[in-house]
Amino acid sequence: MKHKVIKKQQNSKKCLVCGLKNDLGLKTSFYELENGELVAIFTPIEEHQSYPERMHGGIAGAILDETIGRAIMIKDKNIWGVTVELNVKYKKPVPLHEELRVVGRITRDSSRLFEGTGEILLSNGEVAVTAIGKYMKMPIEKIANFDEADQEWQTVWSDQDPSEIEL
Ligand SMILES: CCCCCCCCCCCCCCCC(=O)SCCNC(=O)CCNC(=O)[C@H](O)C(C)(C)COP(=O)(O)OP(=O)(O)OC[C@H]1O[C@@H](n2cnc3c(N)ncnc32)[C@H](O)[C@@H]1OP(=O)(O)O
Repeated sequence: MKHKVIKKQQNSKKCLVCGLKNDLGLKTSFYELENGELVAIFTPIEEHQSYPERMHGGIAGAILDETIGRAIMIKDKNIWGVTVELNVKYKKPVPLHEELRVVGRITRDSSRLFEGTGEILLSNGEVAVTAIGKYMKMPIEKIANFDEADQEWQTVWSDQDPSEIEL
């Protein structure tokens, strides 16, 4: 089923997952959908491998962590979370050099914590990796010295941005 993209989220400079100036990073794009889910799109490269041609499980954890952690921003772009728990299940190997979709959503939201689930989808739609994450809400100034301009926290548009995403 196709879902309309309603917003593209910001990228940063050096984050492993979303930093556009991290040469070894995933350079992921994040899209908010009209159904309330968040989709991450990225293509793993050789530097992300574990066994040859297979993406490292830690990278799978990292992309799922950030996709679920960012899904809360659909509701309020000013809610920042730090991960306190992440449970990852590896069901199928994830190949390198193929564009992947990762879906995340919030399943529980309280004043101090939020929880969510997510999946890495293969290009044929099969679910390769799933995760459940729990995050503590914190003011951004308690997490890091955060200067939006210095960290290049901004929406970066591209010709490749989809208007709809098939899930
Ligand atoms: C420009 C730059 C941008 C870049 C980037 C992109 C950003 C956009 C991405 C956003 C999405 C994020 C995606 C990745 C996010 C990370 O990767 S964050 C990095 C990994 N995580 C961390 O570093 C967290 C490390 N842990 C900590 O800092 C501390 O443990 C915490 C979370 C601050 C808690 O510290 P604390 O308050 O001293 O802990 P504590 O007193 O033990 O617990 C406080 C309360 O929380 C409860 N609690 C603690 N842990 C738990 C738990 N696991 N379950 C339930 N309750 C718990 C306790 O029970 C306690 O409750 P009360 O007893 O007060 O009722």
